[in-house]
Amino acid sequence: MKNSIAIKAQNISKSFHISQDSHNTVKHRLFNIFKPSGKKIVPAVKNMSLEIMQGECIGLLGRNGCGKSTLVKLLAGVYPTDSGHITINGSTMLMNLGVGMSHELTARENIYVSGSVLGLKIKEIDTIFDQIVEFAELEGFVDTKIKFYSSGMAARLGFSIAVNAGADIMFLDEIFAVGDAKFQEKAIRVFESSWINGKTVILVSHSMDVIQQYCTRAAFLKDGELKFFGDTQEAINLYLKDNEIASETTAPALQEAQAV
Ligand SMILES: Nc1ncnc2c1ncn2[C@@H]1O[C@H](COP(=O)(O)OP(=O)(O)OP(=O)(O)O)[C@@H](O)[C@H]1O
Repeated sequence: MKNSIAIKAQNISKSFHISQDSHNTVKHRLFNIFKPSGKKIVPAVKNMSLEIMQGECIGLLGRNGCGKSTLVKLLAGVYPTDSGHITINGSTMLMNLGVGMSHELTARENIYVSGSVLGLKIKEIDTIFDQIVEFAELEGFVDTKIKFYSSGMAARLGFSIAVNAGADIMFLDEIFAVGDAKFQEKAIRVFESSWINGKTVILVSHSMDVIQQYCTRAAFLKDGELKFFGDTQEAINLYLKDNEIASETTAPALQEAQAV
């Protein structure tokens, strides 16, 4: 099991086609009725290749909009790729806001659906059901639809299902940013427990402390490209440098705006 490949992505790409509606007044719309609104193509992930071994904890770093969440969704099978190929060895679970759970279902129903997707039998889900609810601290909301949960509550439920139902490969997209302080502590304790041993984790986080502490390797993304994949500290340095460059270029504009 050790040292075998958990995820292999070969030359994967993903673009989004978004319409740009510049006709935002009634008058403008009327005068441009036969002129279609423009289309824009956003290349979110450009020709990326990477290999992740079983048992690794991989950090994904990069500024807002660089393609981290899109990459995670491609690897987790939420989005199809436009081109390239992905091989996954093991059950997967993506935990972020809004994905992985149906908002029209209750927590109880979601636990059974997610457990079944992860390959558990109903009896096996029965035995971990209370554990999931207790870990997520959602005892009073078991039969409430997820759409009535706060984002933090939904994140807690997703993380608890992932932890207790035990997917082999877990994609954790900004989980430390959504829960409250108590839940974040709990999530950190999971990372420090033996539970994590043998699991493959792909962690998206803007917290360099978390990445530094728990990731065996890290990837640095910029403008949809995988710029670096390897030593965690090296990836952090590249990310911090990229942020510095960005603030240097925005600082004069800010000063100008403040002066007005
Ligand atoms: N569903 C979508 N439809 C259209 N464009 C999208 C969609 N999802 C992402 N994008 C675009 O793709 C690019 C990459 O977005 P993505 O969410 O992957 O970035 P990110 O690195 O995760 O950002 P953040 O750190 O803000 O979460 C952005 O330009 C974004 O606007």
